[in-house]
Amino acid sequence: MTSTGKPATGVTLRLLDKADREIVKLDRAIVGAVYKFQHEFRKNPEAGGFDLKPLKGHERLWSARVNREYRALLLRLGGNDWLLVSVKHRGHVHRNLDRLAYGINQVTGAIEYVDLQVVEEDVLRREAPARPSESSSAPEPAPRPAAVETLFGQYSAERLADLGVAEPLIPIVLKLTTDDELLGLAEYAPRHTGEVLLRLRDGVPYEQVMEEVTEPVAVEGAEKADPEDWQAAVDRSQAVVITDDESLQSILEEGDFGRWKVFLHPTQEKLVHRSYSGPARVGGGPGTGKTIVALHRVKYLVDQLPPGHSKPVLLTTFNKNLAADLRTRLISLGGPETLARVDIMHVDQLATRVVSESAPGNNKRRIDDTQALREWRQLLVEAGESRWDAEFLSDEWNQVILGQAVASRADYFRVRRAGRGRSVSRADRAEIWQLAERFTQRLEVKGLETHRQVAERAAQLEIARKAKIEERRRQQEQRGGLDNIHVESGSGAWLRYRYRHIVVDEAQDLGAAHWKMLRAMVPQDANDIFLVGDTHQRIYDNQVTLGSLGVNIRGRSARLTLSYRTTREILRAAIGVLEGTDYDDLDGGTEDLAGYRSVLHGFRPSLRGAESWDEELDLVVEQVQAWHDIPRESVAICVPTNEKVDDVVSRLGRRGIMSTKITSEGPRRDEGVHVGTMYRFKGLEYRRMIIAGVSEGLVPRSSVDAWSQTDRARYKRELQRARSLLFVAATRARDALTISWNGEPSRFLRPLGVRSTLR
Ligand SMILES: Nc1ncnc2c1ncn2[C@@H]1O[C@H](COP(=O)(O)OP(=O)(O)OP(=O)(O)O)[C@@H](O)[C@H]1O
Repeated sequence: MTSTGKPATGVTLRLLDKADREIVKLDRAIVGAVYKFQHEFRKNPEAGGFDLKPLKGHERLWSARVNREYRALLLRLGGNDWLLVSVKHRGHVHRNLDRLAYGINQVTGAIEYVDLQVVEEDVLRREAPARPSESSSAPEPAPRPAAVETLFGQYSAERLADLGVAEPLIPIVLKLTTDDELLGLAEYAPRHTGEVLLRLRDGVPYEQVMEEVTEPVAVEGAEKADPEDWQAAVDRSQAVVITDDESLQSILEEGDFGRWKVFLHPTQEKLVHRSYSGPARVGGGPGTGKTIVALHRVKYLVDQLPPGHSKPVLLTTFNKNLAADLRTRLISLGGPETLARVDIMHVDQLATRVVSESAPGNNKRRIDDTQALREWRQLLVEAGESRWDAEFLSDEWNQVILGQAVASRADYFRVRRAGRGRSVSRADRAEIWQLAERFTQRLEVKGLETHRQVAERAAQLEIARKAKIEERRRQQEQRGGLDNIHVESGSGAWLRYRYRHIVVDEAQDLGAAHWKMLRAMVPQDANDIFLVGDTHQRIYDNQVTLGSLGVNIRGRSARLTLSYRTTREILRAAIGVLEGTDYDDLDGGTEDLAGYRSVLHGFRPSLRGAESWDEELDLVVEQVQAWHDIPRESVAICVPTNEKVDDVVSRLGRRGIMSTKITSEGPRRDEGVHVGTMYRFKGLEYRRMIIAGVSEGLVPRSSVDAWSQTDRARYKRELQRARSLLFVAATRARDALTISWNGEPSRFLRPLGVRSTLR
């Protein structure tokens, strides 16, 4: 991420991606000296103490004194614009000057720096690993070529360079023979080189790597990057301007956890800073940084605003928990100045606010879909009604009656029920409508209201408000334009759009009413709505076609494909869970996870079956105990039901392991292993995860199969939702994943090689 803003001294000091990783490995005292160095250097690089001079044979690479022993290596981009690429012991700086390579990558146009000596010494001398054991938790054994065969021997240097592999590294790349060497190289190599090589090594064809990895970050147009234009190149590089004493410190001290704030991937960067002529959507698999992009987008939009005290930007998401997390991360990214211009609220909270504004004093209790279903069941029992089942009616009420704002019996006779699976006759409609009326009366009498009802009412209120604003605007235009100020007739209250920009996270789970409400809250204009989400992670029954709701994303849709969270091994298992199902793109089309990948490497997920739940609980405890090397809070256990959450908590307690339940408000306490049902894991991440209870009957729930007889469309949707739940859970893990079951394993585990216990 770059900025061209120059400080008062006219000196710009930037830090190149990966230099930070090298610096943090140094002794604490030296890191302290680097902090002092950057402070003084930004004031005056010419100060005598730095002994600033170009290195012999390099006109652009300079060395400056950090302390008696250490030297900073800096690329001079032009004038007083400096890029810190390395900090080295003085004894090593001059030893292999010809092995310090830097330049502008001809394909990506980004600045790259590599110390070939270090790479060669560290990478090519790595011992080949011992043959991995057969245990299921051993590192993934990649199919290995015969000992003397090189990994990339089939590609010419030129073909590798065309993919954007750093040219000075190509001779080393061509010598690699083991995966261990490759992983070592990826650690030192410029980011893009690592991505390309790992993808090729995955067996992905050359042309596909070109299309999925290189083309999205290649310099635009047919032109190659100008090898002498370093100022243009730094804007395409992963480099950050060190603005004050704290900025470098926070990058170094937060380590990997803070990198998202400073080093965006070029594909992420483009999406953040683009101007869109209307609503835009960013998709992509779990962990590809969609939330990160949404947060940077919010900051970018705020930075473009004229000064003021209002909050013209709305950042919204699906639930309270996630909204709280977005708030914390936005403060961390943009500080209080950014936060001051942004409303952060989850969609139901927003809807509630709209409805309460119009009817203050409404103190009905809000219930969710599960509680509403319970009310339906009771209604049917009390009415002695057996022709219709509660699930069907609840669905019909949510998706058709509320979803399409059907206001009268006559409307219900006319409404289209496309995609609803089971067809209903005119006589059926009459019966359903009558039951729906009884249901709404029941809620009314009990002082209850579903979130969906509130959302629908909020949508109608906002649509009416928008109509008024537009009407007023038309009147003013006819009168010759009155400064674009809108005054509500008679009241004197300002009437204007609530927001200028809306950014939505977890977009796949918002319902039609939410979208209608949001659409009416911003004027139709450039950069009005920016939404991020992944339909593979949809866990609520809210499939929408955005275009039909006035949110037209056609031509403004992009996808991220590189996972920053999960290892390649976990990712492969998680994708297996989704095998054979189709997913939509939120707009009536389809979407897949093509190109979804990771450069992180770790253990293969462990898959373990038990005879009984009791025995499985012992496996869970055993696994948690084995993970004693990391804080308990970095471990989470996910199970299919609330009863199982209680079982796990109590078993862990009996074995002296502290745990905490994840509620709808987030984890109850700070300490202990986090335990929750699958729904609670949306948007979260942990270093290690256990998913337990992945048995037939629970994943998917046995009730899902009942739909296969009565409503095929619903059956398909429910099955997909259950798969997505498991997919979401599996992709929360950063470096280790254990999946267990008892009795018959879930059918979703079959693509992972888990066999049925039934004959
Ligand atoms: N450019 C980046 N540099 C470093 N880390 C990153 C970057 N982008 C994302 N990450 C990290 O990757 C992880 C996943 O990011 P994020 O939560 O934004 O992904 P997501 O696509 O929203 O995931 P999900 O769909 O699973 O909710 C986070 O830990 C985040 O900090």
